[in-house]
Amino acid sequence: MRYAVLVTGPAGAGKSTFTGAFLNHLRMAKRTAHLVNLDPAASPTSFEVQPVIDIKDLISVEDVMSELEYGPNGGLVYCFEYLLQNMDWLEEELGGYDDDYLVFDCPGQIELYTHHPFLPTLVQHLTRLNIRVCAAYLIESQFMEDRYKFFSGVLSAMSAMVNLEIPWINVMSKMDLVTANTDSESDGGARNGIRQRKDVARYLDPDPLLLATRRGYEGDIENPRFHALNQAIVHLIEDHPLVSFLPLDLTKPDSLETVVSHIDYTMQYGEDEEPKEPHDMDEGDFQDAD
Ligand SMILES: Nc1nc2c(ncn2[C@@H]2O[C@H](COP(=O)(O)OP(=O)(O)OP(=O)(O)O)[C@@H](O)[C@H]2O)c(=O)[nH]1
Repeated sequence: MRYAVLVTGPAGAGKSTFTGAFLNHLRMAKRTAHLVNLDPAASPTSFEVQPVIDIKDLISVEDVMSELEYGPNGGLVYCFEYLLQNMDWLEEELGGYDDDYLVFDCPGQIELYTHHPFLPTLVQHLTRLNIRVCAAYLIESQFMEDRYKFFSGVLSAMSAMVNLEIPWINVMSKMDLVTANTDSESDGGARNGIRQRKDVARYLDPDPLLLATRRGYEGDIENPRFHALNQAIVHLIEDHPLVSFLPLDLTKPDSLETVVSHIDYTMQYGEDEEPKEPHDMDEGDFQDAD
């Protein structure tokens, strides 16, 4: 069985940083894990671990922009459409990785997750190749700075989950930026700075009441029309409690370990593995057992 984790989420959410830490963690646990870069605009220096498969070997945004005179977003969509027309390239590249754990670093354009057919088509191809797929969707802790921004993140996560329909976890990244501020803030409104730690639980398991209050930005009474819209969103989140977040603080090894365990569980990693015969084990396995 091969496994693929799609690391997804909006621009700057920390996908590449998490991917690098994740791969290092898997390799330290002696798992055969590789990076697949799906971002045709990624800079080679952005990878902590070099990709074994790189969409840029097929097509890059720079080439599309210079040759077809597209802008960056149009260029990116063109690259994905080109990849969809050349899936045999990806299948051939994936062919050499049996029994392996593949981590796909995806680009940050939100339309890819909400309505573009690229990722659902990719998932269909991977599944047909007998690769078990799951997704980790990252949003960064700055989304907790104000409730409107936060609920836009919740809705984008929900929309991406519905669009992809695969095993899924949501991750609140960059938790090292959340301060231990003790200043009281009970209204859930906007403030400068990052959400204080004592409020975090209401965001990790989104509390729709954060949005239901009549207070808007900076304590203003919000427009009644927006209040009605907010109420509708509250009901949607209450009726479909699909989204909760695992906190990820890369400065704490236990935090990464917890996220990796959830990914393994979500993907049912190792369920089909046969017990290793002694002659299949290498010297390192015996050293670990000591
Ligand atoms: N403090 C903190 N900064 C982080 C963390 N993860 C990423 N960053 C920073 O956030 C910025 C974006 O990180 P990336 O990993 O490139 O994010 P990305 O989601 O891959 O970005 P795109 O590929 O552009 O969508 C960089 O400046 C990182 O150094 C984190 O856990 N904590």
